[in-house]
Amino acid sequence: MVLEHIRNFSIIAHIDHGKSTIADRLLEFTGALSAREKQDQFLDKMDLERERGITIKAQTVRLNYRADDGKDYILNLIDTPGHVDFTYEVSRSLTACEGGLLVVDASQGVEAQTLANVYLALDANLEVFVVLNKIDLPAAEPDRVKAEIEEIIGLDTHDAVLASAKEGIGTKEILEEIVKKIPPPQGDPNKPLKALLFDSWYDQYQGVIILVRIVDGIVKKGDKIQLMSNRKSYEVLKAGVFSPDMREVPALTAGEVGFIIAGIREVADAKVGDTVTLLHNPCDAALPGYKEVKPMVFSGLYPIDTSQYESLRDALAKLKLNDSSFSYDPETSLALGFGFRCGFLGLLHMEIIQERLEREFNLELITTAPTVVYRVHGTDGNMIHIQSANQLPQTQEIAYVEEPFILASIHVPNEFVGGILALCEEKRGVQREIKYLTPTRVMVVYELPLNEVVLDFYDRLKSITKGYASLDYELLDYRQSELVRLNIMINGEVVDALSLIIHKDKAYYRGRELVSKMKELIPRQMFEIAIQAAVGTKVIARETVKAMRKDVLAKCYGGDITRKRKLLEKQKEGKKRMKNVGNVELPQEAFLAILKVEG
Ligand SMILES: Nc1nc2c(ncn2[C@@H]2O[C@H](COP(=O)(O)OP(=O)(O)OP(=O)(O)O)[C@@H](O)[C@H]2O)c(=O)[nH]1
Repeated sequence: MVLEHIRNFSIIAHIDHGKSTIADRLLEFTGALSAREKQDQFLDKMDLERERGITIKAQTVRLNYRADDGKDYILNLIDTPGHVDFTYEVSRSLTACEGGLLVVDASQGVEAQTLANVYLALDANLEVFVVLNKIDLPAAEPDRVKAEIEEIIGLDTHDAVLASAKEGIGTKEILEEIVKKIPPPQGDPNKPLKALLFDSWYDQYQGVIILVRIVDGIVKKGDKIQLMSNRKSYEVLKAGVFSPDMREVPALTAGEVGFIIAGIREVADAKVGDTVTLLHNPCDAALPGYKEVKPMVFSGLYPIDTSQYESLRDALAKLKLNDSSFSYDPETSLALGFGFRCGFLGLLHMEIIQERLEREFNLELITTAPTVVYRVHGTDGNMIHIQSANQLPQTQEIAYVEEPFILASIHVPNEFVGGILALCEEKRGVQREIKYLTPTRVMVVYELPLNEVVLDFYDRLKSITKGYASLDYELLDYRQSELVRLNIMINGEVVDALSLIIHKDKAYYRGRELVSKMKELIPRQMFEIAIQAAVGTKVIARETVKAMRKDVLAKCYGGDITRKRKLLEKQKEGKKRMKNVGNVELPQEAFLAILKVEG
């Protein structure tokens, strides 16, 4: 296929603006998906994704389209993940394209992520054109949203496509625009192979599958390829395209997009952003922009039932196979026993992994409060990274501690600005900018410590703005802060899994809130329970749970054994999410209480 007839493009959209539905329509229209095969939202493969309506794993598909000019085109749709945690993956997928469709919900307008992603696309020199989706909705205001896009992003919208993916309106117009507006790829098939690896995943039957955009050269079955970041080499077993099912092709040539299977064992070896070349005829330099993504948010995962430890380890290993940005290391807690300290790209990533462990692997877990990575500078001049309060050295050994800051852009309707400012100030934010994008929509930009954001920022943001806020963030830098370790003690014993690293000014307030919350959550037991919060050795708050004799069988008069058994069963159920700390039983909610306390 001559390059003139290839188009590589992505769909850029804010969550829920209709990216997957539009992709489905394009597949359907071009016959890649027959009506019988049609399954809603083909591109969102995993069940969990479908249920939550978000795209996690990038997926790409080749469409054949005969345009109005009578020529046949190959359109490669490169799907990008849609969430704030996966920005790097989005940026790599975008560099595999020459153009993008900016899909904006005509009833909603521009959101934080629309902006973030469109800037990524413009940075990657993509040709971007606008599609206004959901014009079937009575609340759709295409003219207002067009004006908004022109004003905020500066994109020309006079010939924006008006579409309703739901009703199949505008699909052909979108395909024509792709052909007309997006330039064909460039590249030299005669040069040594240079390909961008923009996605990889583990397939149970075929091993690691990588998606590549061939920049120069050709790759085919039998070739010896090399990954330039780690110098590992492999033989190509299959090269092909998704149309939408996997189909082998004789070769992938400069300008094309497709998959390679080459006996790569772990996704950790096939990192997004890497350059693929030929072992014996390598290209002169790797493609720019490769970076290692590192987990930013950490949390401890412990099986409630200690006999599930091995199963948890196996499950984590399985998930890791498919997710090189996720990490786990064994960890022991005095309170919770054996578990793992897991690292995630962000909060959503964390939620997804936890949910999959519980749902797909039937594990019952206790999750500790998420933390970030701190830099601790010792009095001896050394610096260490820590991800949990328990790794914090003794106070006298610490010179100072630094914490990560993010730059957060929040888009809200103007009536919520006051609430957002109060929230950001409370979270130790530093205001950068408040900008009226339109008379009713405002962009609030704050520098915020990530440790405040991982606690309950999203929930608070949502409740303050009734769900109308959108958030995007990037890591800014590390800053010195007055951070202390806040301990919770139950009957004098420190519950290590509940320790927090927190700003000095907040320790007192949070300590008090925590113990009173925990008092509500810890059921009365046979003896008195003291709950204390302490900074170092100094106790700053205390509550007591009074003793109670709890005898479930007391309710049974007579000797009805089945009734008795039922009650005992019920009590066992109730114990499910309990963990013993010393001789005190703590419910899972007590561990989560840390997340729920405001301030
Ligand atoms: N009324 C109406 N609803 C639509 C239209 N297009 C999509 N939707 C609905 O909007 C919701 C979100 O659509 P998706 O296609 O899943 O959105 P998305 O942008 O892919 O979402 P992510 O995968 O989270 O990025 C779904 O409930 C769709 O059915 C449309 O043209 N009109």
